[in-house]
Amino acid sequence: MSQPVTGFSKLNKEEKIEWLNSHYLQNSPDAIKVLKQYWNEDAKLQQLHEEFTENTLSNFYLPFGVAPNFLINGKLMAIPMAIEESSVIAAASKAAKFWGSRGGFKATVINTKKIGQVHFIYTGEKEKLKRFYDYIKPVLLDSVRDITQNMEKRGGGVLDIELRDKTAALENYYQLHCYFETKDSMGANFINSCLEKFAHVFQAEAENWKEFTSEEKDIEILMSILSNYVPECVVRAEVSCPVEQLSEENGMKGEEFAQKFIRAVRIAEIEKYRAVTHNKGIMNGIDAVVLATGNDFRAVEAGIHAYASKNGTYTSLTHAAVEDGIFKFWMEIPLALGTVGGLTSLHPLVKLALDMLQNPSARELMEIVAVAGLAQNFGAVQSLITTGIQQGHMKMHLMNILNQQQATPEEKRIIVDYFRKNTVSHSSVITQLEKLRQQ
Ligand SMILES: CC(C)(COP(=O)([O-])OP(=O)([O-])OC[C@H]1O[C@@H](n2cnc3c(N)ncnc32)[C@H](O)[C@@H]1OP(=O)([O-])[O-])[C@@H](O)C(=O)NCCC(=O)NCCSC(=O)C[C@@](C)(O)CC(=O)[O-]
Ligand SMILES: NC(=O)C1=CN([C@@H]2O[C@H](COP(=O)(O)OP(=O)(O)OC[C@H]3O[C@@H](n4cnc5c(N)ncnc54)[C@H](O)[C@@H]3O)[C@@H](O)[C@H]2O)C=CC1
Repeated sequence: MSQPVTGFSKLNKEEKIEWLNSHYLQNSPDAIKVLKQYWNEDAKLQQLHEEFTENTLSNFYLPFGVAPNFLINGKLMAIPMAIEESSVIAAASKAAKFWGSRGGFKATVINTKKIGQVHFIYTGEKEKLKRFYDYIKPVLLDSVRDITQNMEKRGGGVLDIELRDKTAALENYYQLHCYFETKDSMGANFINSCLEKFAHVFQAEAENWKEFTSEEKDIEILMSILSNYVPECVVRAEVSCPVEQLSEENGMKGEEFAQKFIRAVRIAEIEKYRAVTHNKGIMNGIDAVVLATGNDFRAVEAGIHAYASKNGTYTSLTHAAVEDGIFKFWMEIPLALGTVGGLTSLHPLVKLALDMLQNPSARELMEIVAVAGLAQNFGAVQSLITTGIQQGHMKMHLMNILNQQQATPEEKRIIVDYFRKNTVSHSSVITQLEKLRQQ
């Protein structure tokens, strides 16, 4: 490929595939076959998926699974999970079962405030800007009435606007730091529309503000955008039980298990290398539910990891303690989720996932997602401090190895049976398969 391509976006799907194949895939008939074999037979459904994004060539499958037996705030739920990694759904299901017989999970939404900012440059006297802001704030709130009226009927809207002086960090830099309540939507489009209107009105009114010099009137709007850092849109998930109830299924006395578990969490609290992996385990659960329910996992990931370092050092999102003989395990995380808007009513599997969850509000979905994260972390840490992670993970990964080796259904049956009593490793599976094939 020696030249960049122009007008690629204007080609139709077949032409795009042809171009790609001739320039990057050595005109391979197999490549075309692979791409086309993932097209849906239902042309309307195929078109729907193609139009979710741009330059679509095919569909990319992820397994859509379910973790049953989640008792959350007294309600028994089956949680949909879209994830490619083996053992995640098994671990969530196992943790759900474990806590289901110990009172279940409790989850509470603490707050649902979202944030957006207009970033601007003002060169001039701070006091004058402050006086202008006092005048403009009600004008700004009034200027978005046409955008906010329906959200206000739902109990949401713009909550507040603050003028923030950031000049200590960057010369002449200020913000309109705005708070929103977006009810059952994630709110990105609602927030961004309000912010862009604020920016426009702010700039236009500054030009007419008599106190300003001509330089002060010339406010430069840099950008208007929601923040994916939502430390005031937070949910708490927790489990607890008497310490002695931890002994069952763990092959350890409850006291010993609790102590090891709390230490493992403590290490994630104080040690960054461990914290990142610990939190990755939490995100196994969170991302899978966020994806299955059509939410924006990039936004969720970015916000949660920022929250994990809110005190200046990256640390564990979960915490554990024993108080008066009661083992407690909990987590507070920020989550900006929607059960309306985005893909939620468009993607048939997303609709089904939300139906499975009995069509939750965004607040209820926050609780479910947080519980999935907490359960996942419990499952991973429980494995780490008892059998080690590889035993369970490799047990679940066995099928991937067999598929890589193109094992037949009969070979799979025999090998799976063999590894019920033997430890799975990549090489041991290959050896067993070779032995079988030589027989
Ligand atoms: C894998 C298990 C669950 C096996 O655990 P086990 O005790 O061998 O499972 P079991 O066969 O005795 O079954 C017990 C229950 O587990 C579930 N379960 C068991 N097998 C299945 C299956 N095939 N499909 C669906 N569910 C399954 C299911 O709920 C089942 O109950 P049942 O349905 O029979 O009434 C356990 O070893 C475990 O929880 N391991 C942790 C796995 C894990 O965390 N994986 C994530 C990937 S590793 C990673 O990315 C993160 C990490 C670990 O690095 C994070 C960190 O370091 O903190
Ligand atoms: N930085 C980021 O995270 C950005 C994300 N996005 C994308 O924006 C999308 C989410 O934006 P949204 O504004 O949530 O989606 P949206 O604009 O599709 O739908 C939300 C709208 O649904 C309506 N609505 C109906 N019933 C409602 C109810 N009960 N509660 C609240 N609203 C209700 C409201 O008009 C609301 O504005 C996602 O696809 C995300 O990926 C877009 C820009 C930036």
